[in-house]
Amino acid sequence: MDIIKEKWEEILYTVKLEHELTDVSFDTWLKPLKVHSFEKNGSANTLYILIPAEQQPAFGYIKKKYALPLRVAIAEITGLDCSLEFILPEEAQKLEAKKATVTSNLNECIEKANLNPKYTFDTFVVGSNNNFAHAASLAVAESPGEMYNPLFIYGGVGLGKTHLMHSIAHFILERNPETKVLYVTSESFTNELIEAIRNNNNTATARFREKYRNIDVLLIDDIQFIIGKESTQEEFFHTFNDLHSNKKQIIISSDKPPKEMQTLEGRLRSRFEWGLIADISSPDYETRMAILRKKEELDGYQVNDEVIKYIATNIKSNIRELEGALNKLMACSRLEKKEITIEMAEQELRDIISPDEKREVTPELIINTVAEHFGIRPEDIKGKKRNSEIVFPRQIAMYLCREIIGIPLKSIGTIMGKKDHTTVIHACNTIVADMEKSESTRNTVEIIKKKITPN
Ligand SMILES: Nc1ncnc2c1ncn2[C@@H]1O[C@H](COP(=O)(O)OP(=O)(O)OP(=O)(O)O)[C@@H](O)[C@H]1O
Repeated sequence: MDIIKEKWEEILYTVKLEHELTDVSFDTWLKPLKVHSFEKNGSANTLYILIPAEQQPAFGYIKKKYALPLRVAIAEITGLDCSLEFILPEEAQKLEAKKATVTSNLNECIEKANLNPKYTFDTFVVGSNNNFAHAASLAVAESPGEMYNPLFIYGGVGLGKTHLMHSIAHFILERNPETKVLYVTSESFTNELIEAIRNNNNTATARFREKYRNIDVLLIDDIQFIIGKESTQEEFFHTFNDLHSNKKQIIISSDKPPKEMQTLEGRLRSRFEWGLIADISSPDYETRMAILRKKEELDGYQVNDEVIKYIATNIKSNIRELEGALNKLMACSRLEKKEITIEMAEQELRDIISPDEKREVTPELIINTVAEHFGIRPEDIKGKKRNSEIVFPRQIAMYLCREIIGIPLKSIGTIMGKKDHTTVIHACNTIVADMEKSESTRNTVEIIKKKITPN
């Protein structure tokens, strides 16, 4: 729509030239026409063109004579093929009233579904770190319940999982506001369940089930938090089965892939692997720049290149922090009524960006981060248990101690609960070999590394 509006004069002049209209015909018939609105319905586009009231008697003539030339010129200039509808001011008013009702209904649905209005595909920047997850999300949005069910999106903190999930939901609701969509964090799901159980009556539990099993699209965020909560896992298992068997779409996000949710109930883990698993990793420099530029555009600001590059160079692993830095500068510039400069950026962002001051990475930090990632206890990593849920994280912790801090094998062995140095060599070799074969192991190690050394 914007491009047609922008190029409208050029479109009209093209028709004039191609059809050799005289100035008087052009001024009488074409020049008064205005772009009113644009409607997209699936792949069909309709452009509404407003004919002023004084042209009403010539309505039929204009439509017959200029509809096709205009359509051709629009396609030539903008590349958009759209059918044209000519309308008079009275119809325009009705159309606006109808659109206002549709928008207000849609806003109601967005609120009911618990969505952030800003998290749409339009505001999501696609880069090499998220293009697969983006494509998978779009495919699910276009055919919910058909292609990939569930869609499981995983990645580190603040990398856009929630934004993508909400984008799917917006897309579905815009196409069909009747769809029953619900976004919920696994924490709210758990709290609602606890509340229903606490009320200790069948009605509350039945209401809970009725709510969650009567949905067309369920989006559940940060599923890792249901690990270890038995009743929640049990309830979610039944909700999942119910929705899935009725071909309702389920979209799940997590900070790690199902395979690594070792302490999650096996039957749930295997269900999460039924559909499509897509990861989001940390954005590269170009994507970080594009995200900052997009944010600046959305907020109507113009920040100089030096400042944008400074932020993009120094904040690497978390998009929430990247945005937060820019927000801080914008707020500061508004309050102090000053332009954003590199000096202001260095001063205001000194708590977030401290290039010379790196967090000290210790074996304890590595052990704690690995344990937290796998939902196990740090003592397990240092302990003697030999089950795979513990051995794999332990091997990763040993590998990272070697890789990040480079401490001697013997010391790693001691820190990891008095293990022999050959055990450490074996662990490091196993992880290196595993990373070569398995993308999932590579991603896991990468995510944990990013948690340990965020910048
Ligand atoms: N590709 C992107 N384009 C534009 N904005 C993005 C992108 N990725 C993330 N963001 C923005 O970064 C912020 C954090 O994203 P989001 O909340 O979706 O992350 P998350 O992965 O769900 O984080 P968490 O693990 O904490 O739940 C949001 O404001 C979001 O709009």
